[in-house]
Amino acid sequence: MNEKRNKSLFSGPLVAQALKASVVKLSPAAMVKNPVMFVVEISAFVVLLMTLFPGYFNAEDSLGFNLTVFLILLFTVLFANFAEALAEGRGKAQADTLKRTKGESMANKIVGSGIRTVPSNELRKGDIVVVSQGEMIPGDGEVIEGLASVDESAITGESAPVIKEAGGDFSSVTGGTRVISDRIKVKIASDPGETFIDRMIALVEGAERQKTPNEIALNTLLISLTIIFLIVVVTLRPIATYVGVDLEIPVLITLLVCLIPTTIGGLLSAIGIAGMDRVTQFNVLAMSGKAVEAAGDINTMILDKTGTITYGNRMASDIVPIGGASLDETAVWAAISSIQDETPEGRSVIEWMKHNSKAYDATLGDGGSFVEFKAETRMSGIDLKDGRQVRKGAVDSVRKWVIAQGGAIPQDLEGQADRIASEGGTPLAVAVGNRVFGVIYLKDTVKPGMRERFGQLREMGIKTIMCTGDNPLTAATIAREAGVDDFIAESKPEDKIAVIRREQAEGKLVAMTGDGTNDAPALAQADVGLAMNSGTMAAKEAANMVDLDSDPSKIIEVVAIGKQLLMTRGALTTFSIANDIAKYFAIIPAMFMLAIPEMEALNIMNLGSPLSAVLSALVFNAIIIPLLIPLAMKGVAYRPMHASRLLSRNLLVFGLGGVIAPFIGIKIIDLIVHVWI
Ligand SMILES: Nc1ncnc2c1ncn2[C@@H]1O[C@H](COP(=O)(O)OP(=O)(O)OP(=O)(O)O)[C@@H](O)[C@H]1O
Ligand SMILES: [K+]
Ligand SMILES: [Mg+2]
Repeated sequence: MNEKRNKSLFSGPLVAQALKASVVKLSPAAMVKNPVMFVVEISAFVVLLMTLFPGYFNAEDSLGFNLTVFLILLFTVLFANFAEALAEGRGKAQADTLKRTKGESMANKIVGSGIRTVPSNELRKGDIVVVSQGEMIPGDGEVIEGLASVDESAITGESAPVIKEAGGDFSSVTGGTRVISDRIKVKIASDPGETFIDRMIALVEGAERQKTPNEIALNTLLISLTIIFLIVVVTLRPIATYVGVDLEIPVLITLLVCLIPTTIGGLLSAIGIAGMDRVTQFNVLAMSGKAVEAAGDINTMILDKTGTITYGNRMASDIVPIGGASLDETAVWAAISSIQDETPEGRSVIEWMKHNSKAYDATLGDGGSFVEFKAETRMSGIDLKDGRQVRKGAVDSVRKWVIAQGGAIPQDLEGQADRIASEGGTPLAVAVGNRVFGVIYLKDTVKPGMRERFGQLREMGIKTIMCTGDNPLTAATIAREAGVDDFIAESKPEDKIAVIRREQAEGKLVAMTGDGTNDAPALAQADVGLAMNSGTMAAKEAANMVDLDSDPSKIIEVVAIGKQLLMTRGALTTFSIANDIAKYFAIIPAMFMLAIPEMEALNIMNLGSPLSAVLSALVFNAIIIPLLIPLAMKGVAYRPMHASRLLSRNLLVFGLGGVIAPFIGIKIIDLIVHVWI
C-alpha cells in the first residue's frame, strides 16, 4: 500500500486533541446523534444524581458502589467519543496540510485584451487565467493553450512533474499545483469553494460526512436492540419486586449498559471515518462514504485494456509490408499518417522511424488536413494537399475504408494481422486511398501480477470484464494472459454503458475506471466510477472517485478497502453482540446473588463477590472499546474470499471470540477488583 500519507495511528498531538474532543463531545446535543451511547450518558447522569443526593434515593449505603458505577459509565462514553475524535482528528490533520497548500494566491486573469491580477478566490467558472513558470495554478480548470510541466506533489504527494497541455486527455489542472516550466492559459472550471481541494478538505474534515445507507441500517438495528433491552430491564424491576427480590437501580443500569450494543455503538462512526481515511491515504479521493461502501459490494468490474491491464505505452515495434509493397514505402506512409497524431501510438511510429534510420519527407504533410484518431472510427491519418488520403488504424476499419473506395485487400493482410494479434499485439493497417501497404505492429505489455489480482477478485466473487476497442483476437490473447473472466472487443464508448446497464439490470453493482471525456457517461452510470486525476474535467466530474496517482488498476485496491470497511463493521458488530450476550450470563447470576445471598450456587465463574462481578462486567464493557480502537481504525486483516465463506469465518472468529472474551476478561478484572472491595 501507499504509505506516503500514512501517519501513525496514535501520534502524540492527535491523541491530545482527541482527548480534549472526547470531553467536548459529552454535550447532549452531540451525544444524541449516537443513541446507544446517549443511553449510557443518561444512565451515568442518573447514577450521578444518586451519588450526589443519596438521601432522595435512599442510597446512602451504596455510595461507593454508585460512585464507581458512575465513573465507569462516564469512561464508557469518553472512550467511545475518543474513538470518533481520533478518527476525525486524522482527517483534520490532513485537511490542515491541504489548507496550507491552498493558501491565498494571486491569479493573472485575462480581462479584455489585458491581464489583471486578482486574488484567486475571486475567480469564477469560465474565467481565463495565464499561469507562468513558478506560479501556482489558482483554480481547477482545463488548459486551453500551451504546454507546461506541473508539480502536483502538493496534492498527489508525487514529486515527478507531469506534462499538461491543451487538447486531449491531459488537459485538466488542479488548483494549488505549481507550473514549473513554460506558460499555459487555463479556463477555470469551478467557482470559489467548490474546487477540488475545497471538496477534499471538506471530505477529510468530515464536514460533509453523511451516514451511508449501510451505516443507517446498522444504526437502526442498534437502536432497536437498545429499546428492546431498555424495556426488558425496566420491566425486570417490578417483576423482581413481585417475587420479593429487591434490585437496585444502579445494578439494573449496569445490566442495561452491558446488554445494549455499546461496543459497536461506540466504534461505528470511527470505523466509517477511518474507512474514508484509508482511501484518502491511498491517494484516492472519494466523493462520498457511500462510494467507498459501494466499492465493498461490487459484483462486476469493467476495465479497459490499454493502460489498465497493459502498461498503455503501445509502441510500434515492427512494420510489416504486405501485398508486394516494400518496407521503405510502407514505413513512409505509416510515418506520414502519424505526423500529427499526438497519441502515444502515433508518436511511437515516428520514434520507430528514427530508431530504424528510415527517412521520410515530412513536408509532404504540409497543407494537408489532419484526421485525428477517434475511438468511433478507430483510424487516424491525413488528407494530403494533392488529394491522397493516408490512414492507419484497426485492421477491420481500414479494410472497410479501402473497400468503400473500390480497393482490393491483399491476401496476406489477414494472416499478418492475426499473427500480431495472437501474440497480444495490436495490428494497425496502413493504407493510402484504395491500397493497403502494410501493418504496424504495436506492442504493449500486460502489467505484472495482473493474473494474481484477477484471481483475488474472483475469490471475492467479483466478475471482471475487459472492454477494449481492440480486435477480438488481440483482446482474447490479452484476456487470457491477464486472466480476466470475460472480454468485449471492438467496443465503442457507448458499449461500456451498455455493459454496465446490463449488469445493473441483473441487480449487480458495477465498478469502472476511465479518464477520457468519452468515458464520462459510463463513469456516471457505474456504481463506483474511478476517474484518473490526469484525465479530463468531464471524467472527473462524472466519477464518484478520483485517483490522484492516475493508476487505473487502483480500482482493485479501492474495492479491497471497501470490502475491508464492510468486513470491519460486520466483524465488530458480531463481536459486540456476542459479547453482550456473554455479559448477560455473567451478570445475571451476580444480580440474583446480590439480592438473595443464598444463591451462591449460581457463581459458576467463581467471581470474588456479587458486587465485584457486576463491576467487573461493567469495566470490561468499557475497556473493550479502547482495546478495539486499533482494529476499528486499521480495519480487520483482509483476505480475499467469497462473501458466504467470509461470513462463516467471521461468525466463527468474532462470534465465538465475542462469547469467550468476556468470561476471560471479567474473570481477570474480578481478580484485580476483588482486592479493593
Ligand atoms: N493513434 C491511432 N491511430 C489509429 N488507430 C488507432 C490509434 N490508436 C488506436 N488505434 C486503433 O483503434 C482501436 C481502438 O482504440 P481505443 O483507444 O478506442 O481502444 P483501445 O485502446 O484498443 O482499448 P482500450 O479501451 O482498452 O483502451 C485500437 O485497438 C487500434 O486498433
Ligand atoms: K454493551
Ligand atoms: Mg484506449
